[in-house]
Amino acid sequence: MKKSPLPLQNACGGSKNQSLGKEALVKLLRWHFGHPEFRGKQLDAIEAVLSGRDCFCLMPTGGGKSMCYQIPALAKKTGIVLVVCPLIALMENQVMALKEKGIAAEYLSSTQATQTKNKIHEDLDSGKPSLRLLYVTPELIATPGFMTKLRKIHTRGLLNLVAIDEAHCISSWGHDFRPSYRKLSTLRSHLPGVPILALTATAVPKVQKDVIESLCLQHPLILKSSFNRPSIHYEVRYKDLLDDVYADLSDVLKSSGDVCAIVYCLERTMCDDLSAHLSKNGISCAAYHAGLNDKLRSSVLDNWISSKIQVVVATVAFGMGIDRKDVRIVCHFNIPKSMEAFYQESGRAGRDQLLSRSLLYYGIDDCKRMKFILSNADNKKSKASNSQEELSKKTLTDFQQMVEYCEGSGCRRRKILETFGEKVPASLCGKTCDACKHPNLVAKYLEELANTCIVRQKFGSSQIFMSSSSDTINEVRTSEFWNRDDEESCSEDDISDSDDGLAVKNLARSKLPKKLGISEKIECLQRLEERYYPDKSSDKQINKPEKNAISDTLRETSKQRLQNALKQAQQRLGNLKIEVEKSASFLENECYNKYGKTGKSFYYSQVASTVRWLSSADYTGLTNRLGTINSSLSDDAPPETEPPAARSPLVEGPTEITSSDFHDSIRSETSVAVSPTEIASPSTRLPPIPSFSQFINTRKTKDNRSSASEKKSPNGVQKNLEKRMRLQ
Ligand SMILES: Nc1ncnc2c1ncn2[C@@H]1O[C@H](COP(=O)(O)OP(=O)(O)OP(=O)(O)O)[C@@H](O)[C@H]1O
Ligand SMILES: [Mg+2]
Repeated sequence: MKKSPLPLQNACGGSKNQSLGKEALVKLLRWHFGHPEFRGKQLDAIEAVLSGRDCFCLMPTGGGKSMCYQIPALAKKTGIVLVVCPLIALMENQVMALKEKGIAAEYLSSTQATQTKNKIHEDLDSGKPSLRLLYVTPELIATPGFMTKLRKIHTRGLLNLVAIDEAHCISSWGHDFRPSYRKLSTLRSHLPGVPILALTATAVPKVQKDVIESLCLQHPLILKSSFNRPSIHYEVRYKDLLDDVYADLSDVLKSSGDVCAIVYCLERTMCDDLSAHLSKNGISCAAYHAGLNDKLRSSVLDNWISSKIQVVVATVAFGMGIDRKDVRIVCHFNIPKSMEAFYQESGRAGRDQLLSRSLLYYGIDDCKRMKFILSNADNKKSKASNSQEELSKKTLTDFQQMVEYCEGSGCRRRKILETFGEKVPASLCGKTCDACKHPNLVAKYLEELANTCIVRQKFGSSQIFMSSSSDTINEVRTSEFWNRDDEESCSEDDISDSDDGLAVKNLARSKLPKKLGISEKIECLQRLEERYYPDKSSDKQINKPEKNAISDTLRETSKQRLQNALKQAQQRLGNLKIEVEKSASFLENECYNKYGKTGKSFYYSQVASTVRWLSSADYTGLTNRLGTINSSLSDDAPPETEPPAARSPLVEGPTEITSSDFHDSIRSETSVAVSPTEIASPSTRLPPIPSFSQFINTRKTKDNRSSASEKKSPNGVQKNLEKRMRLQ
């Protein structure tokens, strides 16, 4: 261990129980960690536990909670601090960082070599351990063998403190509930007199109460820092009012300079799709999600941490333990499941306390989808003491708060803080959220959004969440997107794998869990859909087409959009000779024939991707696609030098639907100028919208057909089709 600046024995006054004074503690902080002063409530927490008092410490993400147990470990002359941590990778990271500073720290987990573990145990059994901090999983604590060892250490007076990091995991009301944390409730009775420090960034009052009660904290000092993150500016943009959300995000990232950013998406396919789009726009980025292999994930993470890439487009797999301080933008491309999740994720911005930005893209369809997912999320939480019904209600109430954050016109910062029970004056924000900075504009957007919703409700394609709160909650809840493995099936000193842990697992190069294959996921979704519409009858299905009619007017509007995009493409490519009207009709017809039959959402999506494709397609791409209907075009040779914009073509034309098209079905196109009356009088008879199962089965058939024809196709076009059709 690095030699302490303090003659510890003297500083402690030779007595084990006497605590260091403030000055001595600051010295330790400066010497070991190089920080000039304690932050916020750190010193209070440290002093409390050093005096033997229990402490509940609530500090925001990046607030510096670790210091609250690391300094006490250094302040005592002998003995250890036991730190309970939910993820092996988190322990590995902290231990690595402490060792680099010359501090004697170790962790015990199933991933370590037996030799290493034996050495640690020998040290613990020695009666005078050299270790200062020992990190363990909650599962290990629960094993009788390890508890016996802890009791022995305690009897010898060598257990100075038990710190429970991420203590909210103990509560089934928290967003990261882990059944194994419940087992920590025995600590108090097994280790009487040892102070317990519970640390969390989750400020929900119910969680606080649960943590304090479950850990049997006795008259704990409760320290709560404000959850306000003044350096983060908050903003919501409305997908349904934007022409092209991808382009909008591209612009945001480009105009911010080469800054470090995280873009959160709900699904893996969306990450891939968006990342590819941003890359094509010259943004240094990569996708990160549990569907990628270990090696790829590790390299994405390494590249991002070392600033080789600036933007990570990720699912929530990119979470707990990510400690890059200079993240300037955290964007939620889809609405998160709760304010808690939003706060944690957006809180990854500005850990260096410098100005940063939280941008959320809110879309009505995203909202519907999330609600569906949450209503069907898994029922593991029912294993806890709270009833399933109560939890289900809570899940939807939590989501409702998130919707209100987006759909409300009041100060966003205030809304976040109020969610966590903080009452703050209106002036606190100081125009650091869009609602305070541009109240009229936000009000206008919300009005437009409401109008769009009315139109779409008439359409039958959408429904704003707030107006549909009476929906029933299904009995079985399963989520595809942040499923957690059953911890109770874990080996005793192992931890469960979770998406949240993936990123840090990669940091530490740990083994990753095996996730469900796509086919299992599809089956699962199909089953869920059946549960979601338990009373669906064929009659109901027959009624659907009317609602989803694609009128001539709508088709005309789409043609117009395509014409405009074609004209722009023409200009971009140096007056390319195409018959704009004819080409637009051709493209629109393609969209209609392929997807019109499956409903408006797919049709919208298809038109949208065609417009996107046109905005970056190159000469060859356009020729291939439109050559047959533009004889002048196919006869022409491509211009000798293409303008720069055409040099990075989209490889694939929007010939087939991708899963992201399916999921993110209505992007910018929902705001097309179609009046409700026009929509209500469809002139085209349409077949029913397929259920998810039908859609998947259709896709499977198409997939088969496509791969069969690919074998015959020498030009590779089918390969692209197949690629775009993949669901994962
Ligand atoms: N007193 C301090 N002065 C300056 N920097 C500090 C201080 N205390 C901690 N830090 C730094 O703040 C960063 C965040 O600390 P830490 O990881 O402990 O936060 P946390 O509250 O545990 O966050 P999370 O909720 O994400 O786990 C670290 O880089 C740490 O070095
Ligand atoms: Mg922490």
